Amino acid sequence: MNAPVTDLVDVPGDEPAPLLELVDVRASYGPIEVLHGVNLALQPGSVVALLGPNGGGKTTTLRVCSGVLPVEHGELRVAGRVVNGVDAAALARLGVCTIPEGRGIFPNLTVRENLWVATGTGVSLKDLEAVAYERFPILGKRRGQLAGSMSGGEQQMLALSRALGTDPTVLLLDELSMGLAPRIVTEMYDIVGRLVDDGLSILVAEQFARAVLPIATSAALMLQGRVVRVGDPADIEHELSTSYLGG
Ligand SMILES: Nc1ncnc2c1ncn2[C@@H]1O[C@H](COP(=O)(O)OP(=O)(O)OP(=O)(O)O)[C@@H](O)[C@H]1O
Repeated sequence: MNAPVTDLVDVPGDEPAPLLELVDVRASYGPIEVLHGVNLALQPGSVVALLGPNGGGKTTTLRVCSGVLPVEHGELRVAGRVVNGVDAAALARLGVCTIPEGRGIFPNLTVRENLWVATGTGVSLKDLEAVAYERFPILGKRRGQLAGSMSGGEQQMLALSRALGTDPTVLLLDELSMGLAPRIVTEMYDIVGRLVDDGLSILVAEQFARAVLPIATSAALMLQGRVVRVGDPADIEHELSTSYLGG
């Protein structure tokens, strides 16, 4: 059963709490455990790049953070409160917003209708559209167009707009580069990097480490369901390419 938000537990301590934190988190798909005690923290105003080879558990970690997959052991914390068992919609209301792998947009709905989907979090369509079209004028021009008929970059803009319209404090981003040309990936990460100036903190899972390096504050290397190292993005990328990807 999902825990009501009113039952959340504050974790005592003098230090300011990270905005998002996983403490010794284990999670499974059915009987198979795939996260074996993940520790990770997202500090305010930072961009943490979650790097690692296929199947390491990056997407699963983001799914736990967004409330889609339950924590079986350990703690998921948002701003110092334990949020184990809180569902995805309630986490979104606490400011945790997700753009899943594949962007999560509905290709057979128009741009406007895709934005409408986010009104479930309590924001009006008018406000969602205002924020989206101001940030990405091209979406305003395409408001009546089916999302599936837009370019990959435009679809990613739509996914970002839908997430940002709810005024999140934490953005979870999975494989932004998927299906995009390298130039568009650079442009999109440029946009994402600037979101930190708007007060967002970002956890981004990315297989193409090089794409996210320029905007990352720190990087976490994930292997076989564990975060095995956290540090400077360039160091982690170097370790990843020499030790795990064979050069
Ligand atoms: N829906 C699922 N059901 C069962 N096992 C799954 C499911 N999704 C992922 N897994 C398994 O969980 C492990 C971690 O996968 P995950 O997708 O989190 O890794 P990843 O680091 O994001 O990799 P990729 O970059 O390939 O998406 C893998 O062994 C994968 O096979």
